[in-house]
Amino acid sequence: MTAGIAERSVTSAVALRGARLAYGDRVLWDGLDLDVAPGEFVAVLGPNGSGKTSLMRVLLGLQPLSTGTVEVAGGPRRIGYIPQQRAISSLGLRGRDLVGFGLDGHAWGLGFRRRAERRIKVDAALAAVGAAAYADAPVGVLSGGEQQRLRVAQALVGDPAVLLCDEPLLSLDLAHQRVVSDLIDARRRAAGTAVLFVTHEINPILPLVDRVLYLVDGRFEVGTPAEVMTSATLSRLYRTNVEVVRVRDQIHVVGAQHVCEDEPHHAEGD
Ligand SMILES: Nc1ncnc2c1ncn2[C@@H]1O[C@H](COP(=O)(O)OP(=O)(O)OP(=O)(O)O)[C@@H](O)[C@H]1O
Repeated sequence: MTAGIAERSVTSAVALRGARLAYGDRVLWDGLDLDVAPGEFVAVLGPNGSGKTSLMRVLLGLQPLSTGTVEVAGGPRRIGYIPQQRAISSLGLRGRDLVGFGLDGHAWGLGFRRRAERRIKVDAALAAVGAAAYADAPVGVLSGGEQQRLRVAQALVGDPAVLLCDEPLLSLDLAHQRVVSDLIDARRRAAGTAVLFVTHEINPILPLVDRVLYLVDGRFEVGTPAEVMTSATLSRLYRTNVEVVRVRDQIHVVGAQHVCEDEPHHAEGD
C-alpha cells in the first residue's frame, strides 16, 4: 500500500501506521507506528542521515512512504513548517512578505476586505514573535535570530494543527534559542498544535519534550525522555556501548562515535 496524506477526523494530529521509508536498499525506518496528540511536543533525534528530514518530508506530503500510511489532522494545508535554517540574502523581500507566504494565495488580486484581513493576520503573527519593529525592513539585512523569528511567524500565521520544526535552533545563540523554543511552546499550549521538532541537541528543549522519537540506522525507539534517553536503549539503537549521563537537568550521551548530542552542530549545507 502506498501512503497518501489523508484528512483525519479522529483525535491524533499525526498518525503513522506501519510506516517504512527506503531509498533503494537503504531502509531509513520500517514498522514505525506513531500517534502524536494535539498539543504534544515530540523531539525527533538521531545521527546524520538517520531520516529525520525525510520524516518531515513524508508528513508534508513531499515524499511518499514505501509502505504504510500517514495521516495529518486537516491535511497538509494545516501544517506549519520551519525548515532548516538558511540565511536569506534577499533585499527585495520584507519581513511581512515572508510571513505572508505562510498564508494561502497571494495578496495580489484580493479585494480590499480580504487584503485587510490578511494584513491583520500577518501583523498578529509578527507581533507574536516580537518582529513587528523590523517587519518592513529588507530580510537580507536582518540577523540570523531575527530571520528565524520571521520563519516561526510564517509557520504559525496559517493557524497550523501540526508544526514541523527542522533544527530551528541551529546557529542561534542561547538567548534566541530560548525565544524560539518558548514561542513554539506557547503556541502548542494555547492552540493545541502538535509539534515535531528535529534536533541534534535535546537539552535546550528538554523541559518541553513529551516524547522522543530516536532514529538510528534503520532502528528507532519512541517514548518519554526518561524511557528513551537511557544507556540501555541508546546502546541497543547504536549497537555499541553508549552511556547516558545526567548532570543537573541535562542529558549527555557519551561513549560512541557518531552519537549526536555531544557532537557540535553540523554546518549548513551538510
Ligand atoms: N530523495 C532521496 N533519494 C535517495 N536518498 C535520499 C533521498 N533523500 C534523502 N536521502 C538519503 O537518506 C538519508 C537520510 O536523509 P535525511 O536528510 O532524512 O537525514 P537526517 O536524519 O535529516 O540527516 P541530518 O541530521 O544530516 O540532517 C541520507 O543518507 C540521504 O542521503
